[in-house]
Amino acid sequence: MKILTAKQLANADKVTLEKQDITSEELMERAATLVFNEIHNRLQGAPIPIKIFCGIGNNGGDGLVIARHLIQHGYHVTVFVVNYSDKRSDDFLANYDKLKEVTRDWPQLIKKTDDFPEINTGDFVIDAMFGIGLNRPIKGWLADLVELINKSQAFILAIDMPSGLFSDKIPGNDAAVIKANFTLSFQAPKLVFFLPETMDYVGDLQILDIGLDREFLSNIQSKVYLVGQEEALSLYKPRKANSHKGDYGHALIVGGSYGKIGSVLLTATSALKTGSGLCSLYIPKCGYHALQTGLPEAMVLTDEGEELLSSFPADFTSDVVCFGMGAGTANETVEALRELLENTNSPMVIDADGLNILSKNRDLLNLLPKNSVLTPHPGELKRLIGDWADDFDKLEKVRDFSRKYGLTIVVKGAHSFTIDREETYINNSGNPGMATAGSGDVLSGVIASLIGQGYEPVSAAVLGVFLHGSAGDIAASKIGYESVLAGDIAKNIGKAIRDLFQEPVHDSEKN
Ligand SMILES: NC(=O)C1=CN([C@@H]2O[C@H](COP(=O)(O)OP(=O)(O)OC[C@H]3O[C@@H](n4cnc5c(N)ncnc54)[C@H](O)[C@@H]3O)[C@@H](O)[C@H]2O)[C@@H](O)CC1
Ligand SMILES: Nc1ncnc2c1ncn2[C@@H]1O[C@H](COP(=O)(O)OP(=O)(O)O)[C@@H](O)[C@H]1O
Ligand SMILES: [K+]
Repeated sequence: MKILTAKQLANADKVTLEKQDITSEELMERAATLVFNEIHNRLQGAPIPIKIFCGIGNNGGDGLVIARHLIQHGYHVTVFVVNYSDKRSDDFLANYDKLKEVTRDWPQLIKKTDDFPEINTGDFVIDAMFGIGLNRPIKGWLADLVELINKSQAFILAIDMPSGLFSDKIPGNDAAVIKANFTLSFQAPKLVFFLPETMDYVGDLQILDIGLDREFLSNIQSKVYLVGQEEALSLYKPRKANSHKGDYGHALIVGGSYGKIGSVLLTATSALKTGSGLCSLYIPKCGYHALQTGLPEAMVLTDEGEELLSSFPADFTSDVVCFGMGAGTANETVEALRELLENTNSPMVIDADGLNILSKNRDLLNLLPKNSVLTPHPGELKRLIGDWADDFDKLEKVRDFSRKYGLTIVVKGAHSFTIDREETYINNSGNPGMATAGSGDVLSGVIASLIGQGYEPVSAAVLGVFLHGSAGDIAASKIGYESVLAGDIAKNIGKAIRDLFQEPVHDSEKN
C-alpha cells in the first residue's frame, strides 16, 4: 500500500471531486459516514458518553457529520467546537447547520481554558480537531486541552490523524499531540504512523477506503510503501513440484565466537526453515560440537581459530554469504571479513558484529558486493551513519548511505524500514514479544535464505522482514509476548509462509 503525503491526498481529493462529479461536502459525508459505521459496529448502541472535539476545518467537519449520525442512532453525544480561529471551513459550516436539525443540544464552544469540560475515564472521546491541515505545532490553551484529553484515561479515537501530528515532520518535543487509542485514517496511511518518534500517538490503526479516484491513486508517484500480507504475497515465489535441493540455494553463514555460538545456530535454523536447499556454517572450532548436534541438517566448517574467526575458506562457493552474528570485532575477525570480501562475489547479508566491523573499518564498505543487505538495529545504525536529528533526518541519511554504497539497508525496529536507494518499505508485521535476544539473528537467516533461493536482495529483505514479523506474531499468539524466544520465531517461519495465503487479517489488528 502506498504511503501518501498530505499534498498528494489533497490532489487525490480534488481529482475525485471532478471525476465523480461530487461536492467536497458529499465526500466529507461519505468519509465520515464510514467512520460512523465503524463506531456503530463496535459500540452497538452502548449508552456510553461520547464527547466529540471538533476543530473548525474539515477535520472538524468530519466530527460534525459523525456526531449527526451518532445522535440519529440514539447515542449520548456532546459536541465541542474547539474554536481556535473564526475561519470555519465551508463544509464545517454546512454540517454545523445540519447538526441543528437533529439536536437541540447546541455544540459547546471552547475558546479558552475556562471552557474546558470534564472528561471522565469511561468517556469515549472523538478527536476531530486537526487532520492533515495542521500547519504549526499545537500550543497555548489548545495544548492544555490536548493534555486534559490525554490525561483523562478516556478511550480516544482520532479521526484521520491524532491532532498535533504532521504528515511530513516531527512535531517537536514541546508540542502537544493527542495520544489516541485508535486512529481511523482516510484512504492511505501517513508516514508518521510508523516512525519510532511518532507511532505511539496512533494506537491501533485502520485505513478507511473513502473511494478516492482509483486511477489517480494508482498513478501517483510514491516511493514509500507499507508492506502487509498482500504486498508480501506478491513477492513470494512458489516452489516447483519438479525440483531438488539444488534449486533452493546454498547459504553460507559465517559467525560465532566463544560464548556466542548460539547466534549462528539461530541464523542457520531460520535459513533452513525459510527453505534453503543447503546450509553451511563457518565458525571457530569451539562451536563445532554444539552446531553439529544442534542442527544436524547443516554442514559445519571450522576456522583455524579456537575461539574467534580469523580467516575464510577461499575456494568455497555459495549462493549467498551471511556474516556477523556473534562474531566479535577482534582484529583477526576484521581480517577474516576483509579476506571474505576480497574473495567472494556472492551477495551478502551483514548483521550484528559484521556491521560494527564495517563502522570501524570503513574502507571495507567499498568492498561489499553491490546490493548486499545490511540489517542494523538503531545502535548499529548510529555507528554506521552517525547520529540524526529526528526520524525524517534518519531516513534521509540512510537513503544517502544506500545510494553511496549501492546497498539495501533494513533499519530494524517495531516497524522495520527497508531502504533501497530511493525506495522505502515499511513493515507492518511483528510485535513487542520479538524484542528478545537473537531475534535479529533469525531475521538475517531468513533474508540470506531468500537471496540464496534467487530472490532479488531488496525483495528478500522486504519479504524476509515481513515473514519474520509474521512468524513472531504466530509465536506470540500461542505463548504470549513475554515467552517468545528467537527460536520460536524461527520455528514458525513455515506457518508464516503458509499464512501468506490465508484471508487477510483486518488492518486494525496490526500497527
Ligand atoms: N480526501 C481527504 O483526505 C478528505 C479529508 N477530509 C478531512 O479534512 C481534513 C483536512 O481538513 P483541513 O484542510 O480543513 O485542515 P484541518 O481540519 O486539519 O485543520 C484546519 C485548519 O486549522 C488551521 N491550523 C493548522 N494548524 C493550527 C494550529 N496549530 N493552531 C491553530 N490553527 C491551526 C489551518 O488553517 C488549517 O487549515 C482531513 O484530515 C480529513 O479529516 C474529509 O472531510 C474527507 C476527505
Ligand atoms: N516491538 C517490536 N515490534 C516488532 N518487532 C520488533 C519489536 N522489537 C524488536 N522487533 C524485531 O526483532 C528484531 C530484533 O533484532 P536485534 O535488535 O538485532 O536483536 P538481537 O541483536 O538480539 O538479535 C528486529 O527484526 C526487530 O524488528
Ligand atoms: K484528528
